[in-house]
Amino acid sequence: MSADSRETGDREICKNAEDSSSGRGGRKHEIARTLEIRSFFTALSSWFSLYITQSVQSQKDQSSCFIREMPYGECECRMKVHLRMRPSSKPSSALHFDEAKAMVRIDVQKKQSNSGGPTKLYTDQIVFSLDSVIRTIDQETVFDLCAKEIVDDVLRGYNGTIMTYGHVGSGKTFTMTGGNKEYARRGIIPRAVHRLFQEKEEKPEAGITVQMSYLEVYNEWAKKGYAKQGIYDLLQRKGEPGGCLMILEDNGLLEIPGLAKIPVENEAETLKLYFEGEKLRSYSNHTLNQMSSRSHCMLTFYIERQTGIRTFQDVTVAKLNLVDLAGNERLKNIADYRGHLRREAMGINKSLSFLLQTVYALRLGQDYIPFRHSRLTTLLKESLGGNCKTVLVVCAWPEDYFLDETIGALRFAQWVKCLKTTAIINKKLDFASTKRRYLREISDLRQELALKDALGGRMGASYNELTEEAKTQLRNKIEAFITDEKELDQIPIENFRQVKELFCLFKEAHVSIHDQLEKVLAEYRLIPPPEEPPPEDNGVGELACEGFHVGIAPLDARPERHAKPGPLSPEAKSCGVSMLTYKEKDVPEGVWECESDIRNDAFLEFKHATQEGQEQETVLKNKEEELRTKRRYARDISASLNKAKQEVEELKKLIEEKGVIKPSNCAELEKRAALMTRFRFVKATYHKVHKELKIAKQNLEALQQEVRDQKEKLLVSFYSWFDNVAKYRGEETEQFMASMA
Ligand SMILES: Nc1ncnc2c1ncn2[C@@H]1O[C@H](COP(=O)(O)OP(=O)(O)OP(=O)(O)O)[C@@H](O)[C@H]1O
Repeated sequence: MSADSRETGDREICKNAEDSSSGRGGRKHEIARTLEIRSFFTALSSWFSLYITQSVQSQKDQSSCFIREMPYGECECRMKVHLRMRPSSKPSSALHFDEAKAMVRIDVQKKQSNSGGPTKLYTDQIVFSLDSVIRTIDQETVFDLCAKEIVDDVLRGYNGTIMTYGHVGSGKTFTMTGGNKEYARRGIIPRAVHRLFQEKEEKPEAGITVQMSYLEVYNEWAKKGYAKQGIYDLLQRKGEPGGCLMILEDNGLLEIPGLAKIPVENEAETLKLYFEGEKLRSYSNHTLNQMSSRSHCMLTFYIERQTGIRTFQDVTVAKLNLVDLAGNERLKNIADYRGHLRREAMGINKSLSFLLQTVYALRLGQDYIPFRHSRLTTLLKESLGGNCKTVLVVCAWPEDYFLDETIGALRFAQWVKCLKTTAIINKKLDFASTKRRYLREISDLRQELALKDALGGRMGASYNELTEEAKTQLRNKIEAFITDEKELDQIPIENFRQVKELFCLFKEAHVSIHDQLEKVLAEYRLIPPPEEPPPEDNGVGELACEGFHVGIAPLDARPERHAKPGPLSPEAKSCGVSMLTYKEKDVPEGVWECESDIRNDAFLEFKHATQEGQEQETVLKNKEEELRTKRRYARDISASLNKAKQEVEELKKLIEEKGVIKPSNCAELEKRAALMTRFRFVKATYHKVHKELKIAKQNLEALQQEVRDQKEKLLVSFYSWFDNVAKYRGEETEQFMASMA
């Protein structure tokens, strides 16, 4: 209810109270008191809502502060791309490096043929912009530039991927794994492992745990029947790699059932496992590389750690993928007569071409990205377009002979550089640790509260749940406060739980009193005046079928003034028949009685002796019987209505006498509730019966009309018959008179 309408309603109540105050002295005062209580509760409830809103807001502010403290930021990251050139004694003169600007310019010789004229050669320049260009063989520099940031991000909880791409023998494995002769030439993987375990050792409180898996994708496009094709687990400690594995995707998350995730405790153990896996990897002897990798390899570390400040620890789970892709090559350069290398190269090129297609589609922002076209792209789905920070290291030969491959690799690098991923810190939902955290927080806050009470001299303050006894005491205080019995003008505040309980009890009292008050006032305003029952309609006239009558006429029935029948036929006149409506002065003296007797006799004869008269008389009698039944029914309803009306009046009086407006205690409230329930029921009955009576009256009126119509019909038929009979009898009389003469 809006404030305006409430105000109007209040004014109406006052007016009604004034109108009805005659005979009920304290009524006006009670209504005024009611309005006072209501405005008090309205103010209280609005203050309560304001208090709740403010406390919820402050809780929200606190929680947002808490969230801001945690480093769970979502960040959009562009993929980073680095170029690593192999050292060479004969580098191409077409390649120009600007390491400071991280740019490469390639001079390309092109032919231009004019129509009919000689072919001209010209130099075109292609410029590639990257994140860094590395020409040193120093592996530490490579790690610092390409991998360190990602490894650190993984330790913060982000997923990270570092992958190498390039031509066969261009130095991908050297970049990832490193040279096997010198410790200083160890690659990104051993250095990343060192960084992970260094952190684990330096921060034991972070409780870092590391697991690893290692897989290769080999020969994925080979025809069925080849001994080895698909995904293999390189950490299965068998002489041969384990069976082929499947990739399952559930809700966007990839799962490789059967892939071993081995927990590792330290650097040495991890590297030992890794190199054992390396031994199982597929290698071939290639003209460009004696130990050419023939498969795409993915080494993954799963790092779980606790982060944040001591009281609010969270667990993050991140993945570090280290991917060494197999090198692409031109088939025409493969001198493999047996076809084994050639087949492997075809498979490698095909899966790399799907990788190119996927990157190209991502770069164009196409709706459909063909991640599922190959196992390699499926595995790299998250790294290329999901929750991951990704770095690509493109390895290239600097010689002239490989210039086309270098340009191809740099083009791929340019596409990848345009890609963006969205990385988030992966928080693990651990209910046990969250519960532990909150319990610790509660105990800290209790201690803090106790300290503050002690410092503020508030000894013995309790913050526990209120006992039933304390609640009852509080309820009594509220009753006393509301009813002013003990002139209690304030309730002393002891603690927050007490305030909360107070509000709840006030609310209960408010709802109960307010509801009942509204109902009584509404009923006071809205009860319609009881309908006057219809008068008992027994009709007039006689039921005996002697004489000229057509049954009982209703009380409101009046002779119709215009009901003047047509002129009598000369035959009827000749035998002295007149019409009922003829004025007496028009009729000669003595004739009326005579005519009336004749007509009454004729009417009885018509009703009993003729078929038409008998039929019409039966219809009329049936309708009259029905009318009597309906009258009896209406009379019964009318009696029920009077009874209900009487009870409504009595209950109203009782409610007013009991003092609805000013409740004194809960027992009174309950009694009044029972009274109100009975009042509502009786009022509903009254309305129902009233409705029924209305319908019954309508039916009665319709039936009365039918009876009137039927009587009219009977009369008209009678007059028509009577005319014929009179004519016949007149002729007979004439004949008789003539014979007598
Ligand atoms: N930047 C470099 N500095 C020194 N030596 C390198 C460098 N890059 C590659 N090499 C050497 O070149 C050889 C081939 O390198 P690597 O095996 O890393 O090539 P690859 O790209 O992995 O080839 P494939 O695709 O056939 O596996 C190795 O013996 C490696 O020591």
